[in-house]
Amino acid sequence: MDPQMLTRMMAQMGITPEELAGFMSQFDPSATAARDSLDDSPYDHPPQLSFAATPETIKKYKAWYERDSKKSPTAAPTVPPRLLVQAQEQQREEQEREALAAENGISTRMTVIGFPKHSCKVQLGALKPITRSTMLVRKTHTGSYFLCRSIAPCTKSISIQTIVEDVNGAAQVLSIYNFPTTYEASLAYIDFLFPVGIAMAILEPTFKVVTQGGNPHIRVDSPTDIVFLDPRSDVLRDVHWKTGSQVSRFNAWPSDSDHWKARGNNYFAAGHWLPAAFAYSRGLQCDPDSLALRSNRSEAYLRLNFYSAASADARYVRCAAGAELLLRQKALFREAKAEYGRGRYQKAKSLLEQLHSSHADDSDIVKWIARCTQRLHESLTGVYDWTLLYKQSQTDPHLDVAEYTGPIEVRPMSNRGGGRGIAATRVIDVGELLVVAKPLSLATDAELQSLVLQMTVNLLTSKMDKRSQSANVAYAAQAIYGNPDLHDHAFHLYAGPDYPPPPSSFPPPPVDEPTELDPLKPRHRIDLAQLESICTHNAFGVMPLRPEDRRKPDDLDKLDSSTGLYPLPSLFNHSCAPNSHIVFIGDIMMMRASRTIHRDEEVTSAYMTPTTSYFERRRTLQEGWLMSDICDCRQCQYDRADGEANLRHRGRIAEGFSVDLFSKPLAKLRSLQKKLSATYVAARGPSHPSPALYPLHHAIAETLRSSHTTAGMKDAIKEDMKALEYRGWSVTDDDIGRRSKKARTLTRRGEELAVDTSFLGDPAEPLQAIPPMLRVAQTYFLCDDMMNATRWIKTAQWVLNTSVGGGKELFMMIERPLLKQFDLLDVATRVL
Ligand SMILES: C[S@@+](CC[C@H](N)C(=O)[O-])C[C@H]1O[C@@H](n2cnc3c(N)ncnc32)[C@H](O)[C@@H]1O
Repeated sequence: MDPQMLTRMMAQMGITPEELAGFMSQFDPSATAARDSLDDSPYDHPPQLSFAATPETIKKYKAWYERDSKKSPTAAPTVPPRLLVQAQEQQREEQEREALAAENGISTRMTVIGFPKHSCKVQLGALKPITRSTMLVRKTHTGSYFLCRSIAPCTKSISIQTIVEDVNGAAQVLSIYNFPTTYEASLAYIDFLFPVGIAMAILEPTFKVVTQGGNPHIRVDSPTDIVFLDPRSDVLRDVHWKTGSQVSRFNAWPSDSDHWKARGNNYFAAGHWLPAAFAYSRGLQCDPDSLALRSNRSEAYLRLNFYSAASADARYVRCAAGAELLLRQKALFREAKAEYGRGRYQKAKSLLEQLHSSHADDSDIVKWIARCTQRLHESLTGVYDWTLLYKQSQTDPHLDVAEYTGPIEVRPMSNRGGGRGIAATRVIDVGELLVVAKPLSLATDAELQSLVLQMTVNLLTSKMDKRSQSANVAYAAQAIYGNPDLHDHAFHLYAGPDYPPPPSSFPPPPVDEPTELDPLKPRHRIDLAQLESICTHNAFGVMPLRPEDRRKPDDLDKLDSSTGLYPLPSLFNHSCAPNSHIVFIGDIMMMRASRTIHRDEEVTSAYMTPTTSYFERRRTLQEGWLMSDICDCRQCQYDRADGEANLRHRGRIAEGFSVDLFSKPLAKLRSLQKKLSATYVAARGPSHPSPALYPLHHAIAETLRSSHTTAGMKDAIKEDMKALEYRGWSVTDDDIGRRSKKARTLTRRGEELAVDTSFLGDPAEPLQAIPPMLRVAQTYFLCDDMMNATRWIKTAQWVLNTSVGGGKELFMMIERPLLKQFDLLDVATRVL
């Protein structure tokens, strides 16, 4: 641009000659070179959000990071503060307008995770101050903290963005990621936490080039890397801000605790729990002995599920000398609830009993005691009311249960990445409960904004993460932030090959004492890069039990799903022929044995649908989880024994028929079936299924059934049974003509069922067998064979009961739509 014109423009914008000189200095050749080196960008605008374009987009981002990592740190061009502030204010206004018109459109976001990022491991006191002029872009300034205060309102995309100035008045964009409670927060809410004028120390800041191009940012990934400074704090004592002691539009910080208490109470009343905790903490900076502030903060923490922090505050008040009786009792109740939230039901119960002794008529306390008793019973016995929990999960997925660990333990396993696995401590029966686990963090799609389309490039897996996967990292950071005693439950999980191996034992020793939290200066550290890697290697796609859903396992690959971190279940290693399976009810994960497991045998789980082809499984495992060459499970060994040529041929045939299988004539189906069978060379029994054959036999059965003749129906039944056998079930029914070879099996109640009940045929997804089993029942029913129809209904119910529990009631609830569709509702009600 013509410098004279620039001068005129700047004058119109009220930019001083000094600022202008600073700005113009960037146009000398060396500064231009620096800017050029910052302007490279892989970013498409609008962001490229189609899954089809994913590999291309990921390649671009990877290449950009690679290029950028080879460049040297460089000085950042200075930009006049007013320019940055104006641009920020403009963006803020735009975002406010967009928020008002949100219903008109879907907003898109793009972010990247899995690149190296730094989180500070020491406290503020161990660091030296640094200013912007001495910071370099592409550098993490270890040993230093950046003292700054915000001079503009925040904007929000995936991160919170604001403009800060340092003590010399140099302005800078600051991006804050993963700050608790802000993932989906409104701008007005974020203003409560980061008001204009707030002073902060950013610990060991990283000055980063941004993928979108433009001005570099100081990027904060870990919420524990921000210390919020009180104007009277020691750090600010000798600091003279060049632009004056106050930022304009900034209300002075009052120094009386009553003001902060009232402000905290206002936030609390509006449901803004973290701003309330911030306000109470500011009040505590004015009056560290205030029990009322601590008591209120404890309640705010309870609402945030910051149980450790809530318990520490409540206990402080309960034990404080001179605390009034009423306040002590309030604190006792809060401490009990917080201990309940921490899963320490015995401690919670004894605190509640203390309270009960002076409040015998308080029904609320009695209810809480009963809840503790129930949780203790669950954790000791593994007995749960699954039907009730299922019903509750239909309205609120967050279920109130205790965790349970069955006859298993974590043991060192040197042949597994991470060096550990799960082993049986005794013989375990099919269907026995192994684990009931609650999530440390869970991001459900239903709770995320529906009008945001977000894609996250995960450089660890070279895949796009779903929105719930990226939200789950932020939620895990939030859970650990508010519950420092959960830190090791997450950080002792396997973090991938770039991190030191985790400890050989799990879970970490329990932390009995709760940890106090000052949200203005948290003392514990959260390493965000490691947490991202931990979530990448351990988080589960969560698909709660629902009648429609469980028949669509592919839904997990779509955007609309949930992601959670479940610590103990993360210790199970993968097998494509696992001996356990997972079922989610609401946010609860249960794992049960899919067959008899011997003492000391490894207990495995399938990380993905094992019925997919060998190559598909191998690709998924290598990209996403195992990151090793091959899976050593039996299913893969059998597949490999068939030979590469057969596997490829099988894949081609299966690909060809996946689309319109049901419209093919019978002769074509039979010929396909012959060709496909020929690709299975290695001898396979029921425990080594040939899943590719399942859909073919199923299609043949449907075609035969459509003849509506008795002979056709009978043949259809045989094909259905073969289909089930190819999925891994051992059918003991007469009609498959093998009765003599197989012993009929009886349930514990002495009922004769149609499959071998010593194992679940689909070991990873046993419930997938229920629709074909009920289809067989329906066909028998249509042939007036009530005895066999009944046997197959009972078999389907046995599958659900063994895989999930809940008996007849849960079966009737879950299977009602299907039973109705097959006209079996009355029969099932009668015979079960
Ligand atoms: C969720 S963790 C499982 C627990 C892990 N072994 C540990 O010590 O914490 C997943 C990682 O375990 C390893 N793993 C899981 N199944 C495996 C298998 N079948 N063979 C080898 N490594 C496996 C892989 O390194 C994988 O990334």
